[in-house]
Amino acid sequence: MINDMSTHIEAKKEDVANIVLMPGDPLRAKMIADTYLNDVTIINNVRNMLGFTGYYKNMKITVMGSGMGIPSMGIYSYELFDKYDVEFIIRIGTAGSYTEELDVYDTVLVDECYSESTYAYCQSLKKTHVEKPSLQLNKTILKTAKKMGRKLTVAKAHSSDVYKREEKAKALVNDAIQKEKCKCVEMESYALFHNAKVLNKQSACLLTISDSMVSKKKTTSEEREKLFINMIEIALETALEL
Ligand SMILES: O=P(O)(O)O[C@H]1O[C@H](CO)[C@@H](O)[C@H]1O
Ligand SMILES: O=c1cc[nH]c(=O)[nH]1
Repeated sequence: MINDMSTHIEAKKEDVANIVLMPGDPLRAKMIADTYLNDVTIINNVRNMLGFTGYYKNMKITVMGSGMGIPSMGIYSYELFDKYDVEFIIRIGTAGSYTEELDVYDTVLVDECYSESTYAYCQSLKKTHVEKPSLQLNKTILKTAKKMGRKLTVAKAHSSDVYKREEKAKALVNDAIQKEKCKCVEMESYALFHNAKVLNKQSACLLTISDSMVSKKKTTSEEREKLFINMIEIALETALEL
C-alpha cells in the first residue's frame, strides 16, 4: 500500500505530535522516549530512523532522529513540517567547541548559524549562508531554562557539511571562527532553520558540547549519554510552554 504522507516516514498523521524533539542519533531518540515519555508508540522505523510519540507530563511529544548532516535533517524536517503539520522542531544535538568560552558538558542555545552549504540556495534559491531559529521559540527556551535554574549559553554555530577536513581546507574553519564568529560546530541546524522559515514554522537548536578543539577534551559515549540530560530536560520543559 502506498503511504502518500511521506517518502521517508511511515507514521500516520495523527500519530505525530505538534512538537518534535530531534537528536541526530535515532538511538538517542529511543533513550529519551524510554526515559522520559509515557504511553510510547513507535511511529517510524523506515531506514531505522527511529521515531516515538508519547506523553511528557500529559503533553504529547514526538522524538525522532534526524540522521547526520544537512541533507538528512533537510529531508526529515521538511516532511514533518509539510506532511505532518508539525509546528515546532527543537534539535537536540552535540557540538564541538571552537572557543575556551565553551567547555565540554556546556549547553548551548543557537541564535544563528553559518554554513558553507548550498542547501538554502538549492532548496529555494535563497542566497544566504546564515540562517536563524525562531526568535519566539528561543525566548521560550531561555525563559524555561532560567525557571529551571539551568545554565544555557547563547552562541552562533557553524553548521558544517564536513566532519574531518584535509589540512589545506582548514582555512574554511578559520573563516567560520574569525569572520563569522562561530563558537561551536555541528552539522544540521542550517537545514532545520531554513525549512522552518520557508514553511512558516518554528525551529530551535540546543547543543551539548561533546569535544573541544581548544582544550582537546573529548567525552566518552557513556558520558555523552549523561551529559545530554540538561539539554533534553530543557527541551521537554519548553514543550510544556508551547
Ligand atoms: O549528536 P548529533 O545530533 O548527531 O550532532 C552532531 O554529531 C554528529 C557528528 O558526530 C553530527 O550529526 C553533528 O551535528
Ligand atoms: O559536528 C560536530 C559535532 C561534534 N564535534 C565536532 O567536531 N563536530
